[in-house]
Parts: sequence; C-alpha cells; structure tokens
Amino acid sequence: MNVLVVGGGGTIGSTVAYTLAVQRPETTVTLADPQTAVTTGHAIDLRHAQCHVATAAGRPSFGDDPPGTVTAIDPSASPGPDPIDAADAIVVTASAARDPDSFERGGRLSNLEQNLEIAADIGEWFGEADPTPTVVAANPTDRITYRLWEASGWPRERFLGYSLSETARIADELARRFDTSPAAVSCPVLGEHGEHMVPAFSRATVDGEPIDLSATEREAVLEYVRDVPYDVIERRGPEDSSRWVTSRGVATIVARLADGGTDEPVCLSTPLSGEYGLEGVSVSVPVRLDAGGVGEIVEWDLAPNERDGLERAAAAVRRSLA
Ligand SMILES: NC(=O)c1ccc[n+]([C@@H]2O[C@H](COP(=O)([O-])OP(=O)(O)OC[C@H]3O[C@@H](n4cnc5c(N)ncnc54)[C@H](O)[C@@H]3O)[C@@H](O)[C@H]2O)c1
Ligand SMILES: O=C(O)C[C@H](O)C(=O)O
Repeated sequence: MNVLVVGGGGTIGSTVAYTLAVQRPETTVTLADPQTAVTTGHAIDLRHAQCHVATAAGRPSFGDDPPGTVTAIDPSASPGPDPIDAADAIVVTASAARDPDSFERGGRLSNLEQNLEIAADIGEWFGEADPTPTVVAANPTDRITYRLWEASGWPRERFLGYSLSETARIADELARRFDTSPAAVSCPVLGEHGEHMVPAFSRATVDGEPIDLSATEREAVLEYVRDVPYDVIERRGPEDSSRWVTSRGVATIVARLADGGTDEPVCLSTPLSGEYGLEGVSVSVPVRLDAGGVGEIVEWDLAPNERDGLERAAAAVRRSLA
C-alpha cells in the first residue's frame, strides 16, 4: 500500500504515518508538507522504526511482503500528479498554525478561512491526478472535506471526512456508566465533527442490548464528548491534541480501504446528494467502504430528534461554506 499524507510534518499526519509504518510495515508513506526539514527528519526516523518491525526482535515479520519506506516531498514546489497517482490512499491533515482560540471548545472553527484556502489549493493539486480515496482529518473536517471535493473535481465517493474519534470517546464514556468494556459498546455518531455532532442513541447497544438513557443522561454523555478533546489539549498542550485516538482511527480507515472496504457501515463525512434529505453539504453519515472510498451511503431509520440534529448539523456546515 502507498499512502500520501498531506500535512505529514504535523502532529496528526506524522502520527498517522508512524501508525501505518508499524502496523502495516509493507506500507510506503510519502509525507507532503512545506516544512521539508521536519518531514525529512520524520522520514528518516520512521524508516528506522520500520527496521525495528522488520527484525521484530530477531524474528522477520514481513511474510511475503517487502517492507515499505518513507519519503518527504514539498507540495509548494509544484510536484505535479505523480505523488498522487502513485498513492492508493491519501490522508489530509494540512492546516494553518493553530490559533489560541482553537484550544477551547468550538475551536475547530477558528482556522476556518485559512484552512479552506489550504484545502482549495490542495484540491486543485488533486485535480491534476487520477481520483484517489482521501481521508480528511484537517479541521473543520466537514467543511474541508466539501471544499476539497469541490476543488478537485473528483467523484464525491473518494472523500471521507474523519469523525470516528467521537465514536471512541462515547464508547469510553458509556462503558464507564455501564461498568463494562468499551469493546462491548456501540454508539455511532453522525452529523458535524464539532458542536453539532449527533450520537445515534436509538441505535446504541451495550453487550449487544439496546440502552435506555434519560434525556439528562444523554445530554451529559454528549457534553462529555464535546468537551473531552479540549480537556486533553488543556492537560498536555495543543502540540499533541488527541494524536493517538485520531491517528489510530485515520490509519484504521486507510487500512480498511487497502483491504477492500467494510461489511458494516462506519460514520464518516462525505458530500451528500439527497441522502437523508440533504445536499450541498458534507456531514458524517453511515457509509460502507470499498477500495475506492464510499461504496454505499446507508440510510438508517433514525429517531426524529436524531434526524432533526442531522439537519441542524448540515445547516451549520452549509452556513459557513456559503
Ligand atoms: N478530525 C479529527 O478528529 C481531528 C483530530 C485532531 C486534529 N484534527 C485537525 O487536524 C489538523 C492537523 O492537526 P495537527 O495537530 O497535526 O496540526 P499541525 O499544525 O501539527 O500540522 C499541520 C501541518 O500542515 C502543514 N501544512 C500547512 N499548509 C499545508 C499545505 N498547503 N500542504 C501540506 N501541508 C501543509 C503544516 O506545515 C503543518 O506541518 C488540524 O486542523 C486539527 O484541528 C482533527
Ligand atoms: O483539533 C481539535 O480541535 C480537536 C479534534 O478535532 C479532535 O476531535 O480531537
């Protein structure tokens, strides 16, 4: 598998690269970032990490696949279509330097204008090459996903805005409340990667059984998921943000694409064209993946308040793209 990480000099991009390099050591990663000294340093260190995996404490662990490698390119030096055409999947984490406003709740919107401009430039670059499945983590994720799609001219199925950290966070919180393992919890989250996220409590299960939470309990769980990434930033600083959950989640989606897709739907943000009654916007909805990105958008029968929440999320995203 060959993965291009646009923004690979930063925290999330480099951690996605590390995760892929050690979990799927046959992966070849290209880090694209104007901070070329940083990406070259990351590339050297990551190749050394791959050597550890290669020898795996004296035991070769590659099977029949040869090890991949890690290299760096400068996207501002007009690299043309080749790095994109070489990629089986792309990850976009490119972002302007974080504004102090971004360290607090609601902060995903603080670099909106700058990041939309960056996305438009990257989308134009993509347009020089063949459509390739693209996982977008840069914030605000839904708007950036939509802008990349518009600027690239690629089919909408190629774009997957990453919002799965919400699903992990809600599983952790519900597991605490139900005194069980997060692995026994399922609660998909639709809508915006932001304040207008929509947990689908009507589909939530613990140990395979539907759950019954009061409105007050649901609101408390939702508030936890809205607050916790900013609690993490406050505790360990914005340079780290939620690097582990985000990078593991993004790398998992890339791995699913490489493996040909998913049987079960996962909630990711993709440009909509009438699904859930929405269009002209990208928000997270359940999608089945195939090797090209979104294989199918699945229309769940949501509770009325969840459908309202999805419409509010779409309206908020659409408003700031206008
Ligand atoms: N979706 C999520 O769940 C989630 C989680 C965490 C962070 N994020 C977002 O991901 C983004 C990256 O976060 P980070 O902590 O890695 O930030 P960061 O500042 O460490 O990295 C951003 C990188 O993008 C690079 N960049 C800027 N313009 C570029 C361009 N035109 N082409 C290529 N690279 C470019 C910068 O040089 C920098 O290295 C932010 O927008 C952040 O808010 C999203
Ligand atoms: O980067 C942020 O502002 C938070 C991030 O979107 C996250 O969900 O961890």
